[in-house]
Amino acid sequence: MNGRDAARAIDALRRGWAIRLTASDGAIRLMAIEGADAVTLADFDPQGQADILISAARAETLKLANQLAAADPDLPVLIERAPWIDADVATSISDPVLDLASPLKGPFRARALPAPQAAKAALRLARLAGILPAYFLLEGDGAVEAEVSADDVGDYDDAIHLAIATRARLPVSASESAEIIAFRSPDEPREHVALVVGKRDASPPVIRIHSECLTGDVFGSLKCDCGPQLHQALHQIADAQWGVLLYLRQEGRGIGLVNKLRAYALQDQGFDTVDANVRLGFAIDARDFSVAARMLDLLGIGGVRLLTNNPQKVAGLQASGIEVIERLPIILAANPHNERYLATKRDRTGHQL
Ligand SMILES: Nc1nc2c(ncn2[C@@H]2O[C@H](COP(=O)(O)OP(=O)(O)OP(=O)(O)O)[C@@H](O)[C@H]2O)c(=O)[nH]1
Ligand SMILES: [Zn+2]
Repeated sequence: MNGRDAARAIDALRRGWAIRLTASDGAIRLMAIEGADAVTLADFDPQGQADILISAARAETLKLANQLAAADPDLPVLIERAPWIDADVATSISDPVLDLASPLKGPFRARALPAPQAAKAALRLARLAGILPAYFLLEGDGAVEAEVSADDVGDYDDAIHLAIATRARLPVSASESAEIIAFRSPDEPREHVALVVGKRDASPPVIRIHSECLTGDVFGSLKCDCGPQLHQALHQIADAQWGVLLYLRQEGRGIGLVNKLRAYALQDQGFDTVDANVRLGFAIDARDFSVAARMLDLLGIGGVRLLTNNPQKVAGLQASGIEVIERLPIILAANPHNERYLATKRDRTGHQL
């Protein structure tokens, strides 16, 4: 496994640079549509031949899916480049937030994917880079800034390289006796953190897995329940003998801050939290809880009492070898802004509220 190639490719995509993605079925050259302009596009694609790669969900919104009769609903869709599709049109093809402001022209024509496995990996790479899953795509040779294989993209956020970087005492308002432990992986710039609260003994600790939510954790957003859940969890852990809050840098259920805010813009247009993710071309929940299991492993914790309403967190931890001895609910009152969000979690993602 080579985390370096994936890290370089992610960095290149975020900067608007071209990459080559190779898979067993072929190689494609890609440039993110997000952030592309006439100049960068002409540089990547001087002949105006690059096609446009989008998610199946986006293709469906563009009424393209049935042109292909694809067997695999996760397979991206390739739009044939027409002369009138410039960088601006490509942006409106890829960003559903713009649909109301710039109704799409069309007609668009789908073409067969040159390297389906490489194209699939490209969508995963977009999520890891926190960009919209939409690319200009070229076949054949040409200059690129980074090269990565589909296998390396698949393995990228494996937690095996995660290690404890440092630890320090951190009294917090919920408990004066807390210790913060930072975790690092050589491939990933974001550091995960654990807050160990109380006095460790042989009893199974109360654990809360919290995914980063800048809007809720920092600004007190009323759209979700993250901020109050974070503080309540710390108090519930402090009331127990001991426990750990794992703070995972999985903003927006793993799609990144910018894409989460795009999902919020779609929610402003009436879509719920589930449909907004899907419309952007992402999974409903893109998180992988094996990183939490690895952190617990590094802390020498094998069995936990898990504070959550989300059955997927229980299943995710158990699948990664951590025993969930008990699930403890975390219950908070709704407010008028997050009522619908909480109802969607209950009705569409199986949260036990
Ligand atoms: N994509 C997206 N992410 C959101 C939205 N609202 C909140 N989030 C993210 O959802 C994550 C919060 O989920 P968690 O607090 O782990 O909660 P949960 O999966 O609902 O499960 P429990 O709270 O444990 O029951 C954070 O990463 C938030 O940034 C949204 O509308 N769209
Ligand atoms: Zn939140």
